[in-house]
Amino acid sequence: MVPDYEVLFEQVTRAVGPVLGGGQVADYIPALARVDPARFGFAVADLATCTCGTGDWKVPFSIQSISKIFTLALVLAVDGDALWNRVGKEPSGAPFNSFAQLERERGIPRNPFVNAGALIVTDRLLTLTGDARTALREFLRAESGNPDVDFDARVAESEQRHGHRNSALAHLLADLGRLDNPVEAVLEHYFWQCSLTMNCRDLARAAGFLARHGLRADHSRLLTRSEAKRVNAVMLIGGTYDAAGEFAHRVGLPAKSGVGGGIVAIIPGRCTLCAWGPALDGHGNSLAAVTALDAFTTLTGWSIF
Ligand SMILES: NC(=O)CC[C@H](N)C(=O)O
Repeated sequence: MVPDYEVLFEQVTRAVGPVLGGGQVADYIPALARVDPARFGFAVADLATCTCGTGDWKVPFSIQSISKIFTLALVLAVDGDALWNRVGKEPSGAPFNSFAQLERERGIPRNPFVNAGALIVTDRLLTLTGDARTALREFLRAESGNPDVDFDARVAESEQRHGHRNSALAHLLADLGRLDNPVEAVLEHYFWQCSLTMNCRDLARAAGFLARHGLRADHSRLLTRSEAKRVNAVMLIGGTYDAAGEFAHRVGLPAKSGVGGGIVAIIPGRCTLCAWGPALDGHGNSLAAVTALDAFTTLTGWSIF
């Protein structure tokens, strides 16, 4: 049964009220620190990309790590299971930009959503396409139906200037022989992919292939059913980093967060959701977006469990 979205959105927005203004906007990328922390948007896209939403759902924001589900899908579509030799599929239990684990485990990152894992995926996409960031942008334009999806040069350059930790991770990966392309090229494509700017509506639509078991917006096949299942499974165990257990407990959906404050969540066979609120909790997940998704699945009963 299709719920009354107007009523549902009102209830979700009410649930978010008490946490708006709490948390902290990411400031380790200076260009992100300027975003108004009280913003809130929420969108739902059904399998035919028919979308509705509430609040700031058409206000663009920096997608940051949400980009990692799309680069992963583009690489899996070509490499299939071979990718899993280079990157794991286990929860990290550590912050997204952690070092110690990567060194201990000889450069095989726990999963493709911690930064080291995402750098390996971007390295591979760069090899496959010659231009990872443009391949990603074109894919997102096609899937969202919005030809204006683009990079934010200010955010990319800001992260490039302050990205010492990511540079160090990339150098460690290179030292361990895990990258095929020069460190500088991998980092550049990674920073630009994170700087892509989209709104809740675009993101909910763009992730639709994961709810359609691998079928793109035009119904051509990107991933096999099994591959789509695998991306969703890895989102469940690692999409919200070291809070993935807490997130599964509260929301019960595969999801991917970004430090821009967005979270995309998948309800396989039914729809995709995107919630956005720029202020983050201590794990780097948006307080408002987690609260909104928690309210949504509680009110509808639409979790995967
Ligand atoms: N969790 C995130 O969104 C992190 C992405 C950010 N660009 C970084 O690499 O630090």
